[in-house]
Amino acid sequence: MKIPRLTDTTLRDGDHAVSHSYTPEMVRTIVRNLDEAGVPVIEVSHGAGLNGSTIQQGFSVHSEFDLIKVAVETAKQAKIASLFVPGIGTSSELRKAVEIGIRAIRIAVHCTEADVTEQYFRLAKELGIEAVGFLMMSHTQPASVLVEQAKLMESYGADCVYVVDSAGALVQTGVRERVSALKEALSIEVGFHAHNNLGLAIGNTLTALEAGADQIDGTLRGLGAGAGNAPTEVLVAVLNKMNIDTGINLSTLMDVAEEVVALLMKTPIVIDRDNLSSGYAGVYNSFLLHVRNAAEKFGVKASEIMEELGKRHAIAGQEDWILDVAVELAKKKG
Ligand SMILES: CC[C@H](O)CC(=O)C(=O)O
Ligand SMILES: [Mn+2]
Repeated sequence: MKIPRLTDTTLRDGDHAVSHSYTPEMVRTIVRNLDEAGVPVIEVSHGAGLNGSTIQQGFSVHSEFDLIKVAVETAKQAKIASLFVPGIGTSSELRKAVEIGIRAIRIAVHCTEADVTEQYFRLAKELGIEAVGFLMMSHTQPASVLVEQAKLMESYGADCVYVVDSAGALVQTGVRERVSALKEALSIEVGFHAHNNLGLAIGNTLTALEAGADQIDGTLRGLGAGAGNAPTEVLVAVLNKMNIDTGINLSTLMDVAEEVVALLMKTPIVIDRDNLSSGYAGVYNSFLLHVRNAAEKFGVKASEIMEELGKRHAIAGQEDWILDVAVELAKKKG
């Protein structure tokens, strides 16, 4: 197995889990530790990517550009990256983030919508930064569709394309099929981003590596949307046990996970009924908070809303369906 490149996204995917409340001080501490530990890439932005601070996605307490600036100033070796979702972010935020000093952008779209990414890959390349494609909700499409979409991204200039298990819905066979198909079809790198709804974030990441993945993601303590991500410190510990030397200092990671990130969590990230039903139904993880609010408001179970959203194949951007479903379920109950 090759040595993968690890991107820590505590300060991006984890942003969903702290209700977008990161402060410059928290960013400084987390980046300093990740950087000292030797993590090569650190992603920083609103959980929904650049310009995600909106009524629909949730307002950030601090400007993400201020947070990115702190990250860039703090990191000595790590590359600072941001996430970009076309339609939420625009070229002007991408340009601004590059001016501040990000050196990689991860361009995320629903896994059948790669054609909307062309102008952003081209812009990233024109601005001289690394550009990574993120095929979100990859469990919803077979490997053949993901290959077509990934090839489009490759043709636009992507340096890597990720299979993104946004709902934590994939089991190991699904990961293997998708990652190996992309590896076979592309000349660029392939990545895998896990969520833990079925308890498989670490296992699926290892399967992705066996299938040839070049890049993987983690978050400290698994802090991320829904049931969270593969915990960075656990990933490094497991890779060490497998004699895959990432060169990352485990002890520093364990300390920052325990002494800093664990304290930011309002409640520990666990696979509870809501998270499990979200993964089981294949519902996008960042729906969780909205689903819980709607469940409380209309007196129905969050897991029932998840089940119905899964049946309707809801994807990111269709958050308004949550209320419709909650109202319908409440009416049925009488
Ligand atoms: C809105 C972007 C999204 O949270 C990206 C991601 O991490 C995922 O789909 O899992
Ligand atoms: Mn994610």
